[in-house]
Amino acid sequence: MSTVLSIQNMSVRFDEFLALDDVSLDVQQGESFGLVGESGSGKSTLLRAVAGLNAFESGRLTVDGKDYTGKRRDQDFYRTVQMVFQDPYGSLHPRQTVDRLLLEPLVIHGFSDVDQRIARALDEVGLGSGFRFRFSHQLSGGQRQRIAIARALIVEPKILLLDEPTSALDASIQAEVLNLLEQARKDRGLTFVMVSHDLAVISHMCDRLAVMRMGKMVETMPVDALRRREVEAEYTHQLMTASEGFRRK
Ligand SMILES: Nc1ncnc2c1ncn2[C@@H]1O[C@H](COP(=O)(O)OP(=O)(O)OP(=O)(O)O)[C@@H](O)[C@H]1O
Repeated sequence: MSTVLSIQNMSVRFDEFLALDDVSLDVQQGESFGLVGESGSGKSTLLRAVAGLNAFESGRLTVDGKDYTGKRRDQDFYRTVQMVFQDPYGSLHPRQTVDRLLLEPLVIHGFSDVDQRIARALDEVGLGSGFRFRFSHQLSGGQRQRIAIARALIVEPKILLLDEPTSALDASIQAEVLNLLEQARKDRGLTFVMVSHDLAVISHMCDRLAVMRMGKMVETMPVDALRRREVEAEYTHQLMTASEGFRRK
C-alpha cells in the first residue's frame, strides 16, 4: 500500500483560536479512514484544510505525491480529491438541473463523452436517466445526496472527503447512501476520509479511525480495536460509552 494523503503537523487558527493543533496523519491508497470526536473537536476543520476551504498556518499536506499550502489547490487536486458535504440542500444549486450539475465538473476537467458519463453516473448512484432533467429542488434529501456523490465520482477521483455525508438523512436512507458509498469504494478502489459523530457509522464504513478532541488527535486505531473496545485513551472510552448510552434509549 502507498500513502495517498499525508498530513504532517498541521495547525489551523481562526484569529486567536487554534482549531487544529499539530495534527499528523497518513492515509493509504484504498483505505477508509474515519474521524470521530465531540462537536467542535476539529474534524471538519481538518477535512476543510485538506480541501483548501480553510488555510492551514503550519504543517505539510501531500496529496498523491504533490505538496499543497494555504488554500491554493490546482486542477490536479480536484481530479484527485472530491468532497461530499453533510447538507445536500446547501451543496447543490437549487435552480440547476441534475444534467447541468453533473456536466459542470466534466467540462472543467475536459472530459469528452459527457452524455455516457452522466448516464453512467446516474446509474451508479441508483437514480437512472429519468432524473437527468429534474431540478435539484425537485429532489428529496436522499436523492440530492446521491447526486452530490455522483458529482464527486464523475471526475474519477482517488480520494473522497466525506463530512457527515448521511447525518442529515433519515435512518433508512442513511443506510442506503452508506451502502452506495461502500460499493463505489470497492468498485473504484477509492480512498475515503470520513467525518462522523456516529461511531457505528465509522465502525461499519472504516478500516482505521482517529479520535479528535480540542483540535488534537487523541489516538489512532484500527476499527477492529474499537469493536473489541481495545482503546487506550480515557476520552475514547467516554465517547464509546456516550454513544452506547444514546443507542440504548
Ligand atoms: N471559519 C471559522 N471561524 C472561526 N472559528 C471556526 C471556523 N470554523 C470552525 N471554527 C471553530 O473551530 C472549532 C472546530 O470546528 P469544527 O467544525 O472543525 O468541529 P467539528 O469537530 O467538525 O464539529 P461538528 O461535529 O459540530 O461539526 C470550533 O470551535 C468552531 O467553532
